[in-house]
Amino acid sequence: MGIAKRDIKSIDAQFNDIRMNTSTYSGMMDTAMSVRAQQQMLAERENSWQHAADHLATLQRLEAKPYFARIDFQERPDQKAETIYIGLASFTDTPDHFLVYDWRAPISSIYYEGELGKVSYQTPAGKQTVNVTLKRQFQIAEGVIVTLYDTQATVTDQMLLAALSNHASTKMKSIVATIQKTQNQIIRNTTADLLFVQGAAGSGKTAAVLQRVAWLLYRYRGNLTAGQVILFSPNQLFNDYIDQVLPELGEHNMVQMTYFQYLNRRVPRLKVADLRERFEQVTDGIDQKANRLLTSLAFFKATTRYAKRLGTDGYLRFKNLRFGNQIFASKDKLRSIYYGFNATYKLGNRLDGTEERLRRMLNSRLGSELHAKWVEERVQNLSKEELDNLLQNRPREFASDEAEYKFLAKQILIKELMPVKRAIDHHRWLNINAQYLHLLRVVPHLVKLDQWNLTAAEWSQYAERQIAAFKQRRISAAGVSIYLYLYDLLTGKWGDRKMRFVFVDEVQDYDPFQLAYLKYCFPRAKFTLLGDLNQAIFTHENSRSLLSQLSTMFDQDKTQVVQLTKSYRSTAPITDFTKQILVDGEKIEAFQRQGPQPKLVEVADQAAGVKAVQTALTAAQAAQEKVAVIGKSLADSEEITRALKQAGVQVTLVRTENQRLVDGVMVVPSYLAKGLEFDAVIVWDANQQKYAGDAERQLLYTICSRAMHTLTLISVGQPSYLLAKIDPKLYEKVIER
Ligand SMILES: Nc1ncnc2c1ncn2[C@@H]1O[C@H](COP(=O)(O)OP(=O)(O)OP(=O)(O)O)[C@@H](O)[C@H]1O
Repeated sequence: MGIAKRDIKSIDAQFNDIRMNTSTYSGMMDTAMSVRAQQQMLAERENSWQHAADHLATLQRLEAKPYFARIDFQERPDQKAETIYIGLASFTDTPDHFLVYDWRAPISSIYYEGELGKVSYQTPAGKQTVNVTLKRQFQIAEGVIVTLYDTQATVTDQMLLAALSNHASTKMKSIVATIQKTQNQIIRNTTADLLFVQGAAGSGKTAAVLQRVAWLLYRYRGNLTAGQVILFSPNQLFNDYIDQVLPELGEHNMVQMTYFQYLNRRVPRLKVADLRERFEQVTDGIDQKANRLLTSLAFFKATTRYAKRLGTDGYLRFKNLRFGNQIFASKDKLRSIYYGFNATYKLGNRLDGTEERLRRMLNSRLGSELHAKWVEERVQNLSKEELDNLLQNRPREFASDEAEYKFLAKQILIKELMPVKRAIDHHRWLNINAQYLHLLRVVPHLVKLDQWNLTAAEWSQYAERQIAAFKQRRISAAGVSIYLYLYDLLTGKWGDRKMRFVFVDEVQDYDPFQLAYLKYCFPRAKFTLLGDLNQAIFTHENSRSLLSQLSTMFDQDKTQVVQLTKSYRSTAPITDFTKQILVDGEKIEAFQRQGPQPKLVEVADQAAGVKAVQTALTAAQAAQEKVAVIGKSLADSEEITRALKQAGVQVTLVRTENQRLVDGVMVVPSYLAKGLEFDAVIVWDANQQKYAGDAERQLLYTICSRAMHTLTLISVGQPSYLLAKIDPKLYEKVIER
């Protein structure tokens, strides 16, 4: 590393010594060549320095914790048992002599795949079966073995128990030493184009998928970079929570953003409904029905058909292409060019053909304007500085005055016409805004409204409202996906072909249109979708049909569904309690880790409620637990924050997803708590008014399932009826009246 660093310094120094010779063409050429050579050398050295730095960091990690498992196994009964050690990365003393195997190496799979006895694993050469005679787990800290466990089939995984008993932190950790068998199947899957992981809250979906990214980067090293993997997460807060896992595993982070960040950056001039608006929006019956239509796969297909037909039906909307104050090509002119091509032309050909024509028009304009009066005036009035600028490093001798004039006039015109060229290149002559509004208006001709329980009058009422909002630059969450899909279809954007793996966490909060659009945006990628249909907090009833709709988008043979039913996050008493909030939560299995029963505190009024929160907070803090008070809406969260602050309790309200997770007590609205976990959760407040109906069931489940060790629900007045059905033996009820 030292050498690489020294090299970089000396190249930098040489760089400063390069003499700039720009007085002649050949001098310029030489200078450019030597700059280029130095740049290349520098890039190479930086690369090798980066490589060495990564390697050193890995070795330092290995020094503190060289391995976490030992496996003894026989390949054949008559053979002596072999011993291997497994760690975060491989370590060899001589080439091919492995003292420690990387956890991602094929052989390491036997550690995750089974107990003692016959275990099979995949190698590049096919399936291999071995007889495992010893499986030993180690906890090592700073190079010293703290504990070790030998696995016996009937005993619970002690190391997992130890890992899960730890306190929560503001950053998620890797689970490399304790990956479970079904999680391992997700991590090492190479065959599915669509891998759908349906898992209970806390079953390790996120944990497994981050390990999967690290595994893929290892498996396809040399061919896959972290920039070719993208993870869509539920909110920005969650991004912050998981951003240490891959670096801890010695890998660079993948591209990470929320679906709406991905869209928003493409429509900077529109205001898209944000997370809170989407969560708290009160919608009437028409809105709900229209939304169901607009977010469906059927509507995705209808949009595709609509765009396709625009190639011939004459309904494409254009914008005048301007050159300063004048019109360079009018809407009518554009229309006649676009629709002037042969009827067999597809959208893409029309687009290319039109652009080609516009570029030719631009070139002839360049010629025809050469002697325009305004150009002549500009040339005559050029200041010395402007002249230098235009001539740059060009030799100043011209064959004639006319040649000099032509050169200067052309330079001026190229500069002036640049905005027109850019407008052509960026398809600004297409009026996508008007087209989107047109699409909304013609929906009754595209789909059968009665199948969506809508009348023509209802639709037009809905569409007019959306159009009015759009004119004030506001667009709904459903609208922005449609808008961008339409944009892509019309401008011939075919998605990002470099992206190889797409991960979508909390997929139950996506609608079929969004997923179909993602698939369109990443046409070559393999998809891993993770979700819990029981935690659908945005899409509610739609989420149930998501899986069946998804299956139509991908090749059946290349679709795999993996179920994770065991919940690791919470203690057994908490999991047993929370799963009864659900209608069909029986399938969820608790991991046998003990802890106190959840507590439901019913109080008479607000003041008593705040006191009850304080009591729960004091208990949690005494146990040094990381605690969060979770409110249903932002207003609820603000209310309890204010009350606690007045009572002298220090708390941080997490108001938007752009904040950071902090130490100390946090108050979090439910929709921002997605995917996160805390030692102790206090639910504020779980009364009947706030969680009144079945629509809130999944939300209440999501909130309660954030708790790892203790869960307290405070109810001001009558508790939610969603809690009434829960077996009273599973929790402690306190009534303070
Ligand atoms: N194999 C494992 N070893 C150690 N810890 C694990 C394992 N699997 C899961 N966990 C822990 O369980 C907790 C929950 O995991 P994770 O957040 O990945 O679950 P999830 O399925 O994404 O949950 P949710 O859907 O509720 O957000 C985390 O603290 C994670 O570290």
